[in-house]
Amino acid sequence: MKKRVLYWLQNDLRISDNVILSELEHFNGELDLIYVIEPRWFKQSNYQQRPVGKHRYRFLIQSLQAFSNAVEALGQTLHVVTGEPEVVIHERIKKHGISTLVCTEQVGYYEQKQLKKITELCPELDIKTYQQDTLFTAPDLPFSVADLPKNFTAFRKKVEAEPAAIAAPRDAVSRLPHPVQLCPAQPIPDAVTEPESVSGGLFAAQQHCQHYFSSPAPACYKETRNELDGFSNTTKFSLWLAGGSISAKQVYAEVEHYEHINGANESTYWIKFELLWREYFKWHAKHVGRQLYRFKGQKKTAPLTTFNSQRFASWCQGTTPFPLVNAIMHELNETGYISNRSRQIAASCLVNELAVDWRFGAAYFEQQLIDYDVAANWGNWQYIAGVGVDPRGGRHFHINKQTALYDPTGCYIRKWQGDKTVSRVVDIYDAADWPLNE
Ligand SMILES: Cc1cc2nc3c(=O)[nH]c(=O)nc-3n(C[C@H](O)[C@H](O)[C@H](O)COP(=O)(O)OP(=O)(O)OC[C@H]3O[C@@H](n4cnc5c(N)ncnc54)[C@H](O)[C@@H]3O)c2cc1C
Repeated sequence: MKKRVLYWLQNDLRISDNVILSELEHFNGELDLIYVIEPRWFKQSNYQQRPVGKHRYRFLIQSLQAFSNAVEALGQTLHVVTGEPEVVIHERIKKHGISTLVCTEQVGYYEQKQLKKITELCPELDIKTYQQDTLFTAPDLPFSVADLPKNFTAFRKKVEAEPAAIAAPRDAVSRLPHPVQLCPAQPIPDAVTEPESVSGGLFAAQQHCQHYFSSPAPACYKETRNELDGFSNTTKFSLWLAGGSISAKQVYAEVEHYEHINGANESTYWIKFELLWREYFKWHAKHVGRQLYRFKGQKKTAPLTTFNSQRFASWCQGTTPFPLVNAIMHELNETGYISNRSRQIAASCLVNELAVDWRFGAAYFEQQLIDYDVAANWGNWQYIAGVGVDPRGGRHFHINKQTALYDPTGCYIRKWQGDKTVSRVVDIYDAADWPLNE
């Protein structure tokens, strides 16, 4: 029997710059490509939310369909199966004599735990993981992950001072090994299409990339990046980076290509700067493990916030006393995307004005965001809540000031009807119920 390899796809749904597919391109055995949809994604978590909401699910299904079409053209089949990954993979391995499992290395604590369980269940299995969701691999970094700098600026300065070459993105694979002839692929569920929304998948990602870098937008990114609204004010790559329809290395290389053709400026540098933020949060998540979800994060004391169902519900629904925050939450609920500035304002409001435990906000973003990324989401929430990697110990975005700066004419608030749902009451000073430790 030919050697059989199972590739467990996760946030790497692309055929170009996919190190695993490139390594398998000339493999002489058989290949089983699987993606696992987990039932727990649609059940309530500890924070009253579902890990995957409707916007991300739509985008994911589109990404799976696009990947499936791409590999089908190379004679392969993507199997999308439902279940607990460790159970599904264990069964498949046993039943079909698979000797090797390959997957992209995950930085999240619980995602790593799933792989550990597979290792325990299948001691004979050869497991290979690849770091391909980051710009660098661990050996490229000028320090060990255990010695990761404590804040972003120190990290950036170190990687910029001793620049490790970012590996050039790999070309799209042009062939793949034969599929393991196990069973026909289950059809991928249909995606609910929404007329005005962006589409998921590797083709849409490539199209967006071509469109963005053939426009003048990258040359003025730094001036526009803090706007609340407007598609080309920021790159929007997070939408496709999260599921891996495009890689960070590909985006980085596109910025450098743009600089080569059009000249570099502060704005083009700033896109790379933001990609370094993403990078930092990835390594940070790997470094801190479970602490990424801890109420007090990396700090010794817990914040003076708690859970209050009424305040939390008003934040989620966009019925707080703050029109700007309401508008932001309406946009999030309707589209699955809000700008970085909007995320900062909404997160700061939950923590500082409404005094609610930041983890409930992080879980709500996890459910609602199309571009949810474990490292960026929980890392940024900890940062704002003052329990993460912010050297200043938390951020308070004053809502009136933010409104005056970013929505001086009230256009954004009107567009998302933030002024129509204002509640007059917020009982923030209920000292009896705080603080609550972990
Ligand atoms: C509370 C909060 C939660 C967040 N949750 C997520 C999340 O779940 N997933 C996610 O990808 N980003 C998250 N971010 C970071 C940031 O808001 C988004 O990456 C950005 O808004 C995506 O839009 P863009 O691609 O147009 O970004 P651009 O401004 O065009 O930036 C380019 C790329 O740089 C990276 N980037 C930019 N800012 C950050 C940042 N602060 N942290 C990490 N990476 C960054 C992203 O990959 C982004 O695609 C969060 C920020 C906050 C404050």
